[in-house]
Amino acid sequence: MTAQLIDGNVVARRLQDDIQQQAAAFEEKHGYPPGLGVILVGADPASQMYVRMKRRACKRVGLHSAAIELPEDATQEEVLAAVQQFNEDSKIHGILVQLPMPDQIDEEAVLSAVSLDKDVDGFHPVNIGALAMKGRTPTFTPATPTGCMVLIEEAGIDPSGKQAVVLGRSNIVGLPVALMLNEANATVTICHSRTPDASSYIREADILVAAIGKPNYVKANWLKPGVVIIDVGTNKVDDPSAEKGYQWVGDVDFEGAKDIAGAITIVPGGVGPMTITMLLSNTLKAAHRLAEG
Ligand SMILES: Nc1nc(=O)c2c([nH]1)NC[C@@H]1CN(c3ccc(C(=O)N[C@@H](CCC(=O)O)C(=O)O)cc3)C=[N+]21
Ligand SMILES: [Mg+2]
Repeated sequence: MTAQLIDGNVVARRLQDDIQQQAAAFEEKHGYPPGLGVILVGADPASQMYVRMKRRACKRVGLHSAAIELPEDATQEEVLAAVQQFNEDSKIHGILVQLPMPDQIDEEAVLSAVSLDKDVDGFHPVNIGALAMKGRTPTFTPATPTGCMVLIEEAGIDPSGKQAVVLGRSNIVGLPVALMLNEANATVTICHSRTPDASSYIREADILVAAIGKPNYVKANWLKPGVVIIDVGTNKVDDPSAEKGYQWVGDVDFEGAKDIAGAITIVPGGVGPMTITMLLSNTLKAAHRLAEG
């Protein structure tokens, strides 16, 4: 074991303590707390759990939260009406549309309808566009990628001049984290399902962000000694010997990697708690912007 373990729970707790104090100061000054509006369409158990975790976190740090829950067969108009309701609600400063949404919903249209001032998920095309462009700064950046960047910083790593490899190109993690690493002056390679041999790129990586959702996909013998690994993968894997009958496994072979990497996040307890913390932080920021300009 040589790698520094990056514990997202510890970092998240510290940041949430700070958010709690700032939220209390905000409420003291304005007479109402920062508020998050969550829109959940359908009854997917994982999505329901994430929404519950986010609302519980709001409560813990003194943020108001409200939820609009719509049935699996909700129409586009109903989802847009929910967005509009939160857009117009002065007690709501941040809006989160839980993804994925059912197939009949046009996701881009819904995300584009979120007020730019309340886009705490950072998924509005204007915010993603500003993230991608030089000299433009998004108002909000997406929670999971921002959490990854904070953990890299916490590990004492400056991405500037480093080779960074991102596994995965999803709209919510892979693509934006690659843009953020680029912004931080890393040389960024994105590997995805059509990359013939991702291992050849991974071998050169000083920073590896894995977000493909394949348990233990990255093998220890692909790693450059000292690499900093941010493992976004949270894969539920059956394990009869575990108490619950399953365990959470990252995209990287943790047991092998911890003897080679310079630093590595733990799973669970790495990126997951940071995702929630960054959402809280963005909601606080949104409240300040809306209340104080
Ligand atoms: N609009 C939108 N914004 C999101 O931010 C968003 C989303 N949609 N859809 C789904 C994903 C997933 N997500 C997670 C949040 C916390 C943990 C988390 O805290 N996980 C714990 C483990 C949880 C457990 O114990 O079950 C951990 O990694 O330690 C994981 C995943 C946010 N998402
Ligand atoms: Mg930019």
